[in-house]
Amino acid sequence: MKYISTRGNVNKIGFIDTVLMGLATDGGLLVPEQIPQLSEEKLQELSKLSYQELAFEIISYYVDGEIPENELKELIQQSYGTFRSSEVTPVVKLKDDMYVLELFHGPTFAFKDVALQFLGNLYSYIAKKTGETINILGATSGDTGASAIEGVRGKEGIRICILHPHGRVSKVQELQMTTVHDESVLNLAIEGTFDDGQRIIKEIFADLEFKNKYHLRAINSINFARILAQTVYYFYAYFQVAKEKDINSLNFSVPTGNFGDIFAGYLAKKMGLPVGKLIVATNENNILERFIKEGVYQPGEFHSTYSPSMDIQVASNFERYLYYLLGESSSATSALMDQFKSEGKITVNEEQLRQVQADFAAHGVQGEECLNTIGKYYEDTKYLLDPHTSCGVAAYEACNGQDEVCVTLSTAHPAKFNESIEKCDIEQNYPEEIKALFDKPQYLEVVEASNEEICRQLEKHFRSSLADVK
Ligand SMILES: Cc1ncc(COP(=O)(O)O)c(C=O)c1O
Ligand SMILES: N[C@@H](CCOP(=O)(O)O)C(=O)O
Repeated sequence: MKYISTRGNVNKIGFIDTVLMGLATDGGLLVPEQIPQLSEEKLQELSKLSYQELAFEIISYYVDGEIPENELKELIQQSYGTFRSSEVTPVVKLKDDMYVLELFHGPTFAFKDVALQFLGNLYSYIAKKTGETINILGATSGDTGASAIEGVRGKEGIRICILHPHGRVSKVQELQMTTVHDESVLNLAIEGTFDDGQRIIKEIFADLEFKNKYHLRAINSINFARILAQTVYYFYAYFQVAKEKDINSLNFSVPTGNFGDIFAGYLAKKMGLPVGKLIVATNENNILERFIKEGVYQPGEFHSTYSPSMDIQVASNFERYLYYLLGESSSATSALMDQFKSEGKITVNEEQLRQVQADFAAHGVQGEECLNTIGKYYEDTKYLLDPHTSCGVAAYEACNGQDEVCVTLSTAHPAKFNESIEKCDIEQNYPEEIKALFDKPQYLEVVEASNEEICRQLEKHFRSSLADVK
Protein backbone atom coordinates (compact mmCIF):
# COMPACT_ATOMS: atom_id res chain seq x y z
CA MET A 1 0.00 0.00 0.00
CA LYS A 2 1.40 3.37 -1.01
CA TYR A 3 0.10 6.84 -0.24
CA ILE A 4 -0.20 9.82 -2.55
CA SER A 5 -1.15 13.46 -2.14
CA THR A 6 -4.53 14.83 -3.22
CA ARG A 7 -2.50 17.49 -5.06
CA GLY A 8 -0.25 15.01 -6.85
CA ASN A 9 3.18 16.45 -6.05
CA VAL A 10 4.53 13.98 -3.50
CA ASN A 11 6.40 10.80 -4.43
CA LYS A 12 4.54 7.67 -3.31
CA ILE A 13 5.33 6.81 0.30
CA GLY A 14 4.57 4.01 2.72
CA PHE A 15 2.46 4.01 5.89
CA ILE A 16 5.06 5.15 8.44
CA ASP A 17 6.26 7.98 6.22
CA THR A 18 2.62 8.99 5.76
CA VAL A 19 2.17 9.19 9.53
CA LEU A 20 5.36 11.23 9.89
CA MET A 21 4.58 13.58 7.01
CA GLY A 22 1.08 14.43 8.31
CA LEU A 23 0.15 17.23 5.93
CA ALA A 24 1.52 16.40 2.48
CA THR A 25 4.56 18.47 1.56
CA ASP A 26 2.71 19.94 -1.44
CA GLY A 27 -0.01 21.29 0.86
CA GLY A 28 -2.47 18.49 0.04
CA LEU A 29 -3.65 15.55 2.12
CA LEU A 30 -2.32 12.02 1.92
CA VAL A 31 -4.66 9.27 0.74
CA PRO A 32 -4.12 5.58 -0.06
CA GLU A 33 -3.28 5.01 -3.69
CA GLN A 34 -5.95 2.32 -3.77
CA ILE A 35 -8.71 1.64 -1.29
CA PRO A 36 -8.85 -2.04 -0.25
CA GLN A 37 -12.07 -3.80 -1.26
CA LEU A 38 -13.64 -6.23 1.22
CA SER A 39 -15.83 -9.03 -0.10
CA GLU A 40 -19.11 -10.11 1.54
CA GLU A 41 -17.36 -13.22 2.83
CA LYS A 42 -14.64 -11.11 4.41
CA LEU A 43 -17.25 -8.88 6.05
CA GLN A 44 -18.92 -12.01 7.43
CA GLU A 45 -15.61 -13.08 8.92
CA LEU A 46 -14.93 -9.64 10.41
CA SER A 47 -18.38 -9.47 11.98
CA LYS A 48 -17.38 -12.15 14.51
CA LEU A 49 -14.36 -10.29 15.86
CA SER A 50 -13.80 -8.28 19.02
CA TYR A 51 -13.11 -4.55 18.60
CA GLN A 52 -9.36 -5.08 18.96
CA GLU A 53 -9.29 -7.99 16.50
CA LEU A 54 -11.32 -5.97 14.02
CA ALA A 55 -9.01 -2.97 14.42
CA PHE A 56 -6.06 -5.21 13.68
CA GLU A 57 -7.67 -6.52 10.47
CA ILE A 58 -8.73 -3.11 9.14
CA ILE A 59 -5.53 -1.29 10.07
CA SER A 60 -3.39 -4.11 8.61
CA TYR A 61 -4.68 -3.40 5.09
CA TYR A 62 -3.16 0.07 5.34
CA VAL A 63 0.01 -0.68 7.32
CA ASP A 64 0.69 -3.38 4.75
CA GLY A 65 3.43 -5.21 6.64
CA GLU A 66 5.46 -2.15 7.71
CA ILE A 67 4.83 -3.11 11.34
CA PRO A 68 5.23 -6.81 12.21
CA GLU A 69 1.89 -8.47 13.06
CA ASN A 70 2.69 -9.17 16.72
CA GLU A 71 3.86 -5.59 17.27
CA LEU A 72 0.78 -4.10 15.61
CA LYS A 73 -1.44 -6.35 17.74
CA GLU A 74 0.42 -5.17 20.83
CA LEU A 75 -0.02 -1.50 19.82
CA ILE A 76 -3.75 -2.04 19.41
CA GLN A 77 -4.12 -3.89 22.72
CA GLN A 78 -2.23 -1.12 24.50
CA SER A 79 -4.36 1.59 22.86
CA TYR A 80 -7.73 0.13 23.77
CA GLY A 81 -6.68 -1.23 27.15
CA THR A 82 -7.21 2.31 28.48
CA PHE A 83 -10.92 2.35 27.63
CA ARG A 84 -13.55 2.05 30.34
CA SER A 85 -15.70 -0.27 28.19
CA SER A 86 -14.48 -3.73 27.24
CA GLU A 87 -16.32 -3.27 23.95
CA VAL A 88 -14.34 -0.04 23.36
CA THR A 89 -17.19 1.59 21.38
CA PRO A 90 -20.47 0.02 22.53
CA VAL A 91 -23.70 0.47 20.59
CA VAL A 92 -26.84 1.43 22.54
CA LYS A 93 -30.37 1.21 21.16
CA LEU A 94 -32.39 4.39 21.71
CA LYS A 95 -35.27 3.78 19.32
CA ASP A 96 -36.39 0.98 17.00
CA ASP A 97 -34.64 2.64 14.09
CA MET A 98 -31.84 4.49 15.92
CA TYR A 99 -28.78 3.41 17.83
CA VAL A 100 -26.09 5.47 19.45
CA LEU A 101 -22.46 4.50 18.97
CA GLU A 102 -20.76 5.55 22.20
CA LEU A 103 -17.30 6.75 21.30
CA PHE A 104 -16.52 8.43 24.61
CA HIS A 105 -15.22 5.63 26.81
CA GLY A 106 -11.57 6.58 26.40
CA PRO A 107 -9.41 8.56 28.86
CA THR A 108 -10.66 12.05 27.86
CA PHE A 109 -14.32 11.16 27.29
CA ALA A 110 -14.34 12.07 23.58
CA PHE A 111 -14.26 10.11 20.32
CA LYS A 112 -10.79 11.47 19.61
CA ASP A 113 -9.33 8.92 22.06
CA VAL A 114 -10.16 6.07 19.70
CA ALA A 115 -7.62 7.36 17.20
CA LEU A 116 -5.29 9.30 19.46
CA GLN A 117 -4.56 6.51 21.91
CA PHE A 118 -3.49 4.54 18.85
CA LEU A 119 -1.56 7.41 17.23
CA GLY A 120 0.21 8.24 20.52
CA ASN A 121 1.40 4.66 20.83
CA LEU A 122 2.28 4.56 17.15
CA TYR A 123 4.45 7.68 17.45
CA SER A 124 6.17 6.17 20.47
CA TYR A 125 6.74 2.94 18.53
CA ILE A 126 8.19 4.84 15.55
CA ALA A 127 10.42 6.94 17.83
CA LYS A 128 11.85 3.80 19.43
CA LYS A 129 12.26 1.85 16.18
CA THR A 130 13.63 4.55 13.93
CA GLY A 131 15.05 7.18 16.29
CA GLU A 132 12.80 9.82 14.66
CA THR A 133 12.22 12.93 16.75
CA ILE A 134 8.54 13.47 17.40
CA ASN A 135 7.55 17.09 18.04
CA ILE A 136 3.80 17.31 17.75
CA LEU A 137 1.98 20.45 16.69
CA GLY A 138 -1.81 20.47 16.79
CA ALA A 139 -4.82 22.75 16.83
CA THR A 140 -7.97 22.02 18.76
CA SER A 141 -11.46 23.31 19.29
CA GLY A 142 -11.30 21.42 22.59
CA ASP A 143 -11.29 17.65 22.26
CA THR A 144 -8.33 16.78 20.03
CA GLY A 145 -5.98 18.76 22.29
CA ALA A 146 -6.83 16.94 25.50
CA SER A 147 -6.90 13.60 23.78
CA ALA A 148 -3.58 14.11 21.98
CA ILE A 149 -1.87 15.24 25.18
CA GLU A 150 -3.25 12.21 26.99
CA GLY A 151 -2.11 9.99 24.12
CA VAL A 152 1.53 11.05 24.33
CA ARG A 153 2.18 12.39 27.83
CA GLY A 154 5.04 10.67 29.58
CA LYS A 155 6.18 8.93 26.39
CA GLU A 156 9.91 9.18 25.92
CA GLY A 157 11.18 11.45 23.16
CA ILE A 158 7.80 13.03 22.37
CA ARG A 159 6.97 16.71 22.87
CA ILE A 160 3.68 18.36 22.07
CA CYS A 161 2.31 21.86 21.53
CA ILE A 162 -1.44 22.43 21.24
CA LEU A 163 -3.19 25.63 20.14
CA HIS A 164 -6.70 26.17 21.45
CA PRO A 165 -8.98 29.18 21.04
CA HIS A 166 -8.78 31.15 24.27
CA GLY A 167 -12.11 31.22 26.12
CA ARG A 168 -13.93 29.28 23.41
CA VAL A 169 -13.56 25.74 24.76
CA SER A 170 -15.63 24.28 27.60
CA LYS A 171 -14.28 24.49 31.15
CA VAL A 172 -13.69 20.74 31.34
CA GLN A 173 -11.91 20.70 27.98
CA GLU A 174 -9.67 23.55 29.12
CA LEU A 175 -8.88 21.78 32.39
CA GLN A 176 -8.17 18.49 30.66
CA MET A 177 -5.52 20.17 28.52
CA THR A 178 -4.02 22.68 30.88
CA THR A 179 -3.78 20.77 34.16
CA VAL A 180 -1.15 18.48 32.69
CA HIS A 181 2.10 19.53 34.33
CA ASP A 182 4.82 18.11 32.14
CA GLU A 183 7.67 19.95 30.47
CA SER A 184 7.02 18.11 27.22
CA VAL A 185 3.56 19.70 26.97
CA LEU A 186 2.90 23.29 25.87
CA ASN A 187 -0.62 24.70 25.79
CA LEU A 188 -1.05 27.92 23.83
CA ALA A 189 -4.39 29.67 24.21
CA ILE A 190 -4.62 31.78 21.07
CA GLU A 191 -6.59 34.98 20.80
CA GLY A 192 -8.70 33.79 17.91
CA THR A 193 -10.88 30.91 16.73
CA PHE A 194 -10.10 27.27 16.01
CA ASP A 195 -9.94 28.18 12.30
CA ASP A 196 -7.14 30.66 13.06
CA GLY A 197 -5.23 27.93 14.91
CA GLN A 198 -5.76 25.39 12.15
CA ARG A 199 -4.71 27.87 9.46
CA ILE A 200 -1.57 28.81 11.39
CA ILE A 201 -0.45 25.22 11.95
CA LYS A 202 -1.05 24.35 8.28
CA GLU A 203 1.01 27.35 7.20
CA ILE A 204 3.78 26.31 9.59
CA PHE A 205 3.66 22.73 8.25
CA ALA A 206 3.90 24.18 4.73
CA ASP A 207 7.17 25.93 5.66
CA LEU A 208 9.20 22.81 4.97
CA GLU A 209 12.46 24.23 6.27
CA PHE A 210 10.90 25.00 9.65
CA LYS A 211 8.90 21.75 9.69
CA ASN A 212 12.01 19.68 8.99
CA LYS A 213 14.27 21.60 11.35
CA TYR A 214 11.91 21.03 14.28
CA HIS A 215 10.63 17.59 13.15
CA LEU A 216 7.02 18.72 13.36
CA ARG A 217 4.37 15.99 13.34
CA ALA A 218 0.60 16.22 13.06
CA ILE A 219 -2.06 14.74 15.31
CA ASN A 220 -5.07 16.38 13.73
CA SER A 221 -7.17 14.51 11.22
CA ILE A 222 -4.94 15.80 8.42
CA ASN A 223 -2.91 12.76 9.52
CA PHE A 224 -4.27 9.73 7.69
CA ALA A 225 -3.65 7.48 10.72
CA ARG A 226 -6.44 9.39 12.50
CA ILE A 227 -8.94 8.62 9.73
CA LEU A 228 -7.85 5.00 9.60
CA ALA A 229 -8.38 4.33 13.30
CA GLN A 230 -11.78 6.05 13.13
CA THR A 231 -12.87 3.83 10.21
CA VAL A 232 -12.83 0.76 12.45
CA TYR A 233 -15.86 1.75 14.53
CA TYR A 234 -18.14 2.08 11.49
CA PHE A 235 -17.50 -1.60 10.80
CA TYR A 236 -17.93 -2.46 14.47
CA ALA A 237 -21.22 -0.57 14.76
CA TYR A 238 -22.58 -2.15 11.61
CA PHE A 239 -21.79 -5.66 12.85
CA GLN A 240 -23.36 -5.01 16.27
CA VAL A 241 -26.60 -3.68 14.78
CA ALA A 242 -26.70 -6.49 12.20
CA LYS A 243 -26.61 -9.02 15.07
CA GLU A 244 -30.01 -7.91 16.30
CA LYS A 245 -31.68 -6.46 13.22
CA ASP A 246 -32.09 -7.67 9.69
CA ILE A 247 -30.44 -4.87 7.70
CA ASN A 248 -29.22 -4.49 4.15
CA SER A 249 -27.61 -1.17 4.85
CA LEU A 250 -27.20 1.24 7.71
CA ASN A 251 -27.28 5.04 7.87
CA PHE A 252 -24.84 6.97 10.05
CA SER A 253 -25.50 10.41 11.45
CA VAL A 254 -22.24 12.15 12.29
CA PRO A 255 -21.73 15.37 14.27
CA THR A 256 -19.34 17.13 11.92
CA GLY A 257 -16.77 19.91 12.04
CA ASN A 258 -13.45 19.10 10.40
CA PHE A 259 -15.08 16.35 8.27
CA GLY A 260 -12.62 13.73 9.60
CA ASP A 261 -15.09 11.47 11.33
CA ILE A 262 -17.58 11.35 8.49
CA PHE A 263 -14.76 10.90 5.99
CA ALA A 264 -13.79 7.78 7.95
CA GLY A 265 -17.37 6.55 7.31
CA TYR A 266 -17.04 7.41 3.62
CA LEU A 267 -13.84 5.35 3.52
CA ALA A 268 -15.57 2.41 5.23
CA LYS A 269 -18.32 2.60 2.59
CA LYS A 270 -15.74 2.69 -0.21
CA MET A 271 -14.13 -0.43 1.32
CA GLY A 272 -17.43 -2.25 0.90
CA LEU A 273 -19.33 -1.77 4.16
CA PRO A 274 -23.04 -1.47 3.27
CA VAL A 275 -23.49 2.11 4.45
CA GLY A 276 -26.68 3.88 3.36
CA LYS A 277 -26.87 7.60 4.03
CA LEU A 278 -23.99 9.41 5.63
CA ILE A 279 -25.72 12.26 7.40
CA VAL A 280 -23.62 15.35 8.06
CA ALA A 281 -24.87 17.03 11.24
CA THR A 282 -23.59 20.56 11.76
CA ASN A 283 -24.39 23.38 14.13
CA GLU A 284 -24.85 27.00 13.02
CA ASN A 285 -21.34 26.86 11.51
CA ASN A 286 -22.90 25.13 8.53
CA ILE A 287 -20.51 25.46 5.60
CA LEU A 288 -20.79 21.71 4.96
CA GLU A 289 -24.57 21.65 5.14
CA ARG A 290 -24.69 24.48 2.59
CA PHE A 291 -22.21 22.70 0.35
CA ILE A 292 -24.22 19.49 0.38
CA LYS A 293 -27.49 21.29 -0.30
CA GLU A 294 -26.30 23.95 -2.75
CA GLY A 295 -22.90 22.86 -4.11
CA VAL A 296 -21.08 25.97 -2.87
CA TYR A 297 -18.30 25.63 -0.31
CA GLN A 298 -17.79 29.04 1.26
CA PRO A 299 -17.13 30.01 4.88
CA GLY A 300 -19.92 32.02 6.49
CA GLU A 301 -20.12 34.07 9.64
CA PHE A 302 -18.50 32.42 12.69
CA HIS A 303 -20.90 31.42 15.52
CA SER A 304 -20.09 30.37 19.08
CA THR A 305 -22.56 27.55 19.74
CA TYR A 306 -23.69 25.02 22.35
CA SER A 307 -21.51 22.46 20.55
CA PRO A 308 -18.18 24.37 20.59
CA SER A 309 -16.02 21.54 19.28
CA MET A 310 -17.88 21.85 16.00
CA ASP A 311 -17.35 25.60 15.74
CA ILE A 312 -15.33 25.15 12.59
CA GLN A 313 -15.62 26.85 9.21
CA VAL A 314 -12.90 25.38 7.02
CA ALA A 315 -13.00 21.59 7.25
CA SER A 316 -9.59 19.98 6.66
CA ASN A 317 -10.84 16.70 5.31
CA PHE A 318 -13.12 18.29 2.76
CA GLU A 319 -10.13 18.15 0.40
CA ARG A 320 -9.93 14.38 0.76
CA TYR A 321 -13.58 14.08 -0.30
CA LEU A 322 -13.13 16.58 -3.12
CA TYR A 323 -10.36 14.38 -4.51
CA TYR A 324 -12.73 11.41 -4.79
CA LEU A 325 -15.59 13.59 -6.04
CA LEU A 326 -13.29 14.77 -8.85
CA GLY A 327 -12.54 11.22 -9.94
CA GLU A 328 -9.22 11.02 -8.05
CA SER A 329 -7.80 13.80 -10.20
CA SER A 330 -5.04 15.61 -8.31
CA SER A 331 -4.82 18.36 -10.92
CA ALA A 332 -8.55 19.12 -10.63
CA THR A 333 -8.28 19.01 -6.81
CA SER A 334 -5.30 21.38 -6.85
CA ALA A 335 -7.13 23.76 -9.18
CA LEU A 336 -10.18 23.91 -6.91
CA MET A 337 -8.08 24.33 -3.77
CA ASP A 338 -6.17 27.16 -5.49
CA GLN A 339 -9.49 28.71 -6.40
CA PHE A 340 -10.60 28.40 -2.76
CA LYS A 341 -7.44 30.20 -1.68
CA SER A 342 -7.80 33.03 -4.16
CA GLU A 343 -11.59 33.47 -4.31
CA GLY A 344 -12.67 32.08 -0.93
CA LYS A 345 -15.16 29.60 -2.40
CA ILE A 346 -15.57 26.45 -4.42
CA THR A 347 -18.60 25.76 -6.60
CA VAL A 348 -19.23 22.31 -8.07
CA ASN A 349 -21.26 21.66 -11.22
CA GLU A 350 -24.71 20.05 -11.34
CA GLU A 351 -23.47 16.54 -12.02
CA GLN A 352 -20.99 16.77 -9.16
CA LEU A 353 -23.69 18.13 -6.86
CA ARG A 354 -25.86 15.12 -7.70
CA GLN A 355 -22.96 12.90 -6.64
CA VAL A 356 -22.47 14.90 -3.42
CA GLN A 357 -26.15 14.43 -2.61
CA ALA A 358 -25.89 10.72 -3.34
CA ASP A 359 -22.94 10.51 -0.95
CA PHE A 360 -24.31 12.66 1.88
CA ALA A 361 -27.43 14.09 3.48
CA ALA A 362 -27.10 17.12 5.76
CA HIS A 363 -28.88 19.02 8.47
CA GLY A 364 -27.69 22.17 10.24
CA VAL A 365 -28.92 22.26 13.82
CA GLN A 366 -29.75 25.61 15.41
CA GLY A 367 -29.09 26.22 19.13
CA GLU A 368 -32.66 25.74 20.37
CA GLU A 369 -33.04 22.54 18.38
CA CYS A 370 -29.85 21.22 19.96
CA LEU A 371 -31.06 21.93 23.51
CA ASN A 372 -34.61 20.73 22.80
CA THR A 373 -33.27 17.43 21.48
CA ILE A 374 -31.22 16.93 24.65
CA GLY A 375 -34.30 17.69 26.77
CA LYS A 376 -36.64 15.50 24.74
CA TYR A 377 -34.40 12.42 24.74
CA TYR A 378 -33.66 12.83 28.42
CA GLU A 379 -37.35 12.96 29.20
CA ASP A 380 -38.32 10.09 26.89
CA THR A 381 -35.41 7.71 27.43
CA LYS A 382 -33.38 9.05 30.40
CA TYR A 383 -30.39 9.04 28.04
CA LEU A 384 -28.33 12.20 28.28
CA LEU A 385 -26.91 13.37 24.95
CA ASP A 386 -23.96 15.74 24.82
CA PRO A 387 -24.65 18.79 22.60
CA HIS A 388 -22.61 17.44 19.67
CA THR A 389 -24.36 14.08 19.78
CA SER A 390 -27.61 16.00 20.08
CA CYS A 391 -26.88 17.64 16.71
CA GLY A 392 -26.34 14.14 15.33
CA VAL A 393 -29.65 12.91 16.74
CA ALA A 394 -31.52 15.98 15.43
CA ALA A 395 -29.99 15.35 11.99
CA TYR A 396 -31.07 11.69 12.15
CA GLU A 397 -34.60 12.90 12.84
CA ALA A 398 -34.46 15.26 9.88
CA CYS A 399 -32.81 12.93 7.37
CA ASN A 400 -33.48 9.27 8.22
CA GLY A 401 -36.09 7.76 5.89
CA GLN A 402 -38.95 5.39 6.67
CA ASP A 403 -37.73 1.80 7.09
CA GLU A 404 -34.15 2.99 7.39
CA VAL A 405 -32.00 2.26 10.43
CA CYS A 406 -29.49 4.79 11.65
CA VAL A 407 -26.53 4.86 14.01
CA THR A 408 -25.77 8.27 15.50
CA LEU A 409 -22.16 8.73 16.51
CA SER A 410 -21.96 9.90 20.11
CA THR A 411 -18.78 11.90 19.99
CA ALA A 412 -18.44 13.08 23.59
CA HIS A 413 -19.62 12.51 27.13
CA PRO A 414 -22.09 15.17 28.34
CA ALA A 415 -19.90 15.93 31.38
CA LYS A 416 -17.53 17.75 29.05
CA PHE A 417 -20.19 20.29 28.15
CA ASN A 418 -22.10 21.16 31.27
CA GLU A 419 -22.41 24.80 30.11
CA SER A 420 -24.93 23.53 27.53
CA ILE A 421 -26.49 20.73 29.60
CA GLU A 422 -27.43 23.06 32.46
CA LYS A 423 -29.32 25.24 29.97
CA CYS A 424 -31.67 22.24 29.62
CA ASP A 425 -32.28 22.29 33.40
CA ILE A 426 -30.60 18.92 33.75
CA GLU A 427 -28.25 18.26 36.61
CA GLN A 428 -25.60 15.70 35.85
CA ASN A 429 -23.03 13.88 37.95
CA TYR A 430 -19.46 14.21 36.80
CA PRO A 431 -17.33 11.09 36.51
CA GLU A 432 -14.58 11.06 39.20
CA GLU A 433 -11.81 11.69 36.63
CA ILE A 434 -13.50 14.94 35.59
CA LYS A 435 -14.36 16.03 39.14
CA ALA A 436 -10.68 15.74 40.08
CA LEU A 437 -9.64 18.26 37.42
CA PHE A 438 -11.24 21.20 39.22
CA ASP A 439 -8.69 21.08 42.07
CA LYS A 440 -5.60 21.23 39.88
CA PRO A 441 -3.48 24.23 38.83
CA GLN A 442 -3.45 25.16 35.14
CA TYR A 443 -0.47 25.66 32.83
CA LEU A 444 -1.01 27.67 29.66
CA GLU A 445 0.14 30.76 27.85
CA VAL A 446 -2.26 33.17 26.22
CA VAL A 447 -0.75 34.32 22.94
CA GLU A 448 -1.51 36.34 19.84
CA ALA A 449 -2.82 34.27 16.93
CA SER A 450 0.03 34.99 14.56
CA ASN A 451 2.47 32.69 12.76
CA GLU A 452 5.44 34.66 14.11
CA GLU A 453 4.34 34.28 17.74
CA ILE A 454 3.56 30.58 17.39
CA CYS A 455 6.90 29.90 15.66
CA ARG A 456 8.68 31.76 18.46
CA GLN A 457 6.93 29.56 21.03
CA LEU A 458 7.71 26.40 19.08
CA GLU A 459 11.38 27.30 18.77
CA LYS A 460 11.55 27.68 22.54
CA HIS A 461 9.56 24.53 23.30
CA PHE A 462 11.17 22.22 20.77
CA ARG A 463 14.73 23.61 20.87
CA SER A 464 15.96 21.03 23.36
CA SER A 465 14.86 18.21 21.04
CA LEU A 466 17.37 19.33 18.41
CA ALA A 467 20.20 17.95 20.51
CA ASP A 468 18.62 14.48 20.15
CA VAL A 469 18.32 14.69 16.37
CA LYS A 470 20.39 12.13 14.56
C1 LIG B 1 -17.35 16.24 20.38
C2 LIG B 1 -17.09 16.41 18.92
N1 LIG B 1 -18.03 16.07 18.04
C3 LIG B 1 -17.84 16.20 16.73
C4 LIG B 1 -16.68 16.75 16.21
C5 LIG B 1 -16.53 16.86 14.74
O1 LIG B 1 -15.69 15.86 14.22
P1 LIG B 1 -14.90 16.08 12.88
O2 LIG B 1 -14.03 17.26 13.10
O3 LIG B 1 -14.13 14.86 12.65
O4 LIG B 1 -15.90 16.37 11.82
C6 LIG B 1 -15.67 17.14 17.10
C7 LIG B 1 -14.39 17.72 16.67
O5 LIG B 1 -13.89 17.58 15.63
C8 LIG B 1 -15.87 16.94 18.47
O6 LIG B 1 -14.90 17.24 19.35
N1 LIG C 1 -13.20 19.25 17.02
C1 LIG C 1 -11.81 19.08 16.93
C2 LIG C 1 -11.18 19.96 15.90
C3 LIG C 1 -9.93 19.34 15.35
O1 LIG C 1 -10.29 18.22 14.62
P1 LIG C 1 -9.35 17.06 14.15
O2 LIG C 1 -10.24 15.87 14.12
O3 LIG C 1 -8.81 17.43 12.85
O4 LIG C 1 -8.24 16.89 15.16
C4 LIG C 1 -11.23 19.28 18.33
O5 LIG C 1 -11.91 18.94 19.27
O6 LIG C 1 -10.13 19.75 18.49
